[in-house]
Amino acid sequence: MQANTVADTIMEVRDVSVYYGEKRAVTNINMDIERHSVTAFIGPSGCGKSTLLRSMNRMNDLVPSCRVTGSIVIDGIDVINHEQMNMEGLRQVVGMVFQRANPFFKSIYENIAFAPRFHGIKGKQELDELVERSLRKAALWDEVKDRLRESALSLSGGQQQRLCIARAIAMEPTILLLDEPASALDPISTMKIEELVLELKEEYTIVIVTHNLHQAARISDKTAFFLMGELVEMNDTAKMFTSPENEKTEAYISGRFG
Ligand SMILES: Nc1ncnc2c1ncn2[C@@H]1O[C@H](COP(=O)(O)OP(=O)(O)OP(=O)(O)O)[C@@H](O)[C@H]1O
Repeated sequence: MQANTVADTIMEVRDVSVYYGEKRAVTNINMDIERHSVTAFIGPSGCGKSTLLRSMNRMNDLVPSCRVTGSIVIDGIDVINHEQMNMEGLRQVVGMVFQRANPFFKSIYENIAFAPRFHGIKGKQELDELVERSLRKAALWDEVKDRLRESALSLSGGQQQRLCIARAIAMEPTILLLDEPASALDPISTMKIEELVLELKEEYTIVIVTHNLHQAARISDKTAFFLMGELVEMNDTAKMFTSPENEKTEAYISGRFG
């Protein structure tokens, strides 16, 4: 049994604290993320969910005052303390999609093909196949297959967000970090993103920040509840939303604060 548990853990977060200058935003987090699972981060605004998420592919490095201590081991590599971390490679393996869809000012096709071409995939047929495969996986192909040369900005907000997911998928990541990907979307687009997340976990490991507790309950296997930079409880989602172990979790999910 023990061997199985170890094999199924894709990411080990150990004693992770994150500082912005002198201020500590995330305190001493420990958690394991299971392969092919969806883990939801919940908690009130400012409790450090996005900060921890961004540590997982070192996006925090872009903030000069930010410092991360502890370790995050992904498939055996400590991405925080690795001396010569290839950031591009890391962000390829650990893809990220943000709250606001941010497609390139390019065609739908180019949004997907641009980075793979830059990384050496030059053949038209190979790129065409990659674009189709990525758009299919992001459940967008049928909606855009006849307009691939149109601007990505001509898509709706929900379609743009699925395009951003397709763009991340095209890099063949193993982990997808989703930072409130549906918070700016209407209910139908939100539902499509949720359905997509459930499909994608067959192939990828997903960590999602969400303010929507119903969404966390619908789509995640594990839920982590944060409060003021600390991880209060991480548990199976079904247990978390029916009989949480910590009274603060119970208060939060029953709407008594936050
Ligand atoms: N670039 C930054 N510079 C300085 N402080 C920051 C920066 N980004 C976040 N913080 C601070 O770190 C703390 C955690 O913020 P973070 O965005 O991680 O929380 P969150 O739980 O994701 O919030 P929300 O749900 O509102 O997105 C907050 O106090 C925030 O003000």
